[in-house]
Amino acid sequence: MDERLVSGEADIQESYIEQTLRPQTLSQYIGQDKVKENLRVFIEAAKMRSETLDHVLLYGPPGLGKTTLATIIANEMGVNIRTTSGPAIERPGDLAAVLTALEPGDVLFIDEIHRLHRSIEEVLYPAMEDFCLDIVIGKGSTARSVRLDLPPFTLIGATTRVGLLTAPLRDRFGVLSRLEYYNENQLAYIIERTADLFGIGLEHDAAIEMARRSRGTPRIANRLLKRVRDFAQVMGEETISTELAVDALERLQVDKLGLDHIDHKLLLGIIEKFRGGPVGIDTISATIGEESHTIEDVYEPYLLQIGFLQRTPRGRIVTDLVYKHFQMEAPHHD
Ligand SMILES: Nc1ncnc2c1ncn2[C@@H]1O[C@H](COP(=O)(O)OP(=O)(O)OP(=O)(O)O)[C@@H](O)[C@H]1O
Ligand SMILES: [Mg+2]
Repeated sequence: MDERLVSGEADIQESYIEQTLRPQTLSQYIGQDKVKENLRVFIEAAKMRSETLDHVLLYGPPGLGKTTLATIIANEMGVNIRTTSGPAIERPGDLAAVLTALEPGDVLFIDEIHRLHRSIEEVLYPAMEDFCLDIVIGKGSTARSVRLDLPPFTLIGATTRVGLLTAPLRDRFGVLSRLEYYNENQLAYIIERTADLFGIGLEHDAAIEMARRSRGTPRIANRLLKRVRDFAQVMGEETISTELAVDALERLQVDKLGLDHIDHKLLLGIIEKFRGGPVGIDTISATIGEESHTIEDVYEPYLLQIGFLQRTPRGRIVTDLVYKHFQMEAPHHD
């Protein structure tokens, strides 16, 4: 799954390169207009009152720009950002250490916040609500609770699985922003911007071809550009022409909608073995040899988004669009 070219998730080397590609301000951040407009107002208002920004929860599929947006919010507020993640905080004391090290106004960014342990979450509640920390000193009958004041701060949480957040945690965020998939023009723009940063020429139609195959996801867009650039480099071309891009993308085996062999296996599996469905997720999982939560989290969201799959109470069904895409005849249902 990790080597998958069209996966929204980042690999380790990629995270490093991505730092250099991240836009720094809200106006450089393409798309997500509704989210941006709201944030602009909230940031402006907080600054006018010389207060911290309300806690923000950013959620949506991998690679849509949650981490990027968190950095931008801190930038626009003119404050520092401290970054950690749900899995990195193992004990309540770890979180207490992070919280007490904050400077007034700082942004604390907790990535994968749905993976925070329940006992650690409870430390967050008073911290988010009243900027304080309840710590227990001593043991047994001599134990007593002490309240420690924290500097005012903004918590930004990011998650790909908002449904896994507990209600008390979710309710403590003042701003809940859901990031959406990007459209073709926005992705083409992001690709052109990255090409500029790479110092390589790019025909507009080449950018569009890559954008179409990026599954609505900037991370994939940048990744496709990097791969296509490799082809250009080897061929001694300084500019990526449309022809070169199309040729390279074909060799990379990403089809015109950004679907790869795993998507094909999944969709064709449902068609061939289950006459198009409905079929339960666990059955699909057993048939194609991928774990059901991976199917749900990684493969399926985009297929649902483009209307290739539908979720019904009786399981998944493929739609007529899929038959069309594979140039197959759709069965007649009665
Ligand atoms: N709106 C945008 N404009 C320009 N580039 C973007 C935008 N959103 C994301 N990117 C680029 O896409 C890449 C991935 O973005 P980012 O790491 O913020 O995604 P993420 O949502 O945090 O992903 P994950 O869920 O894996 O943590 C970055 O290199 C970033 O520069
Ligand atoms: Mg991230």
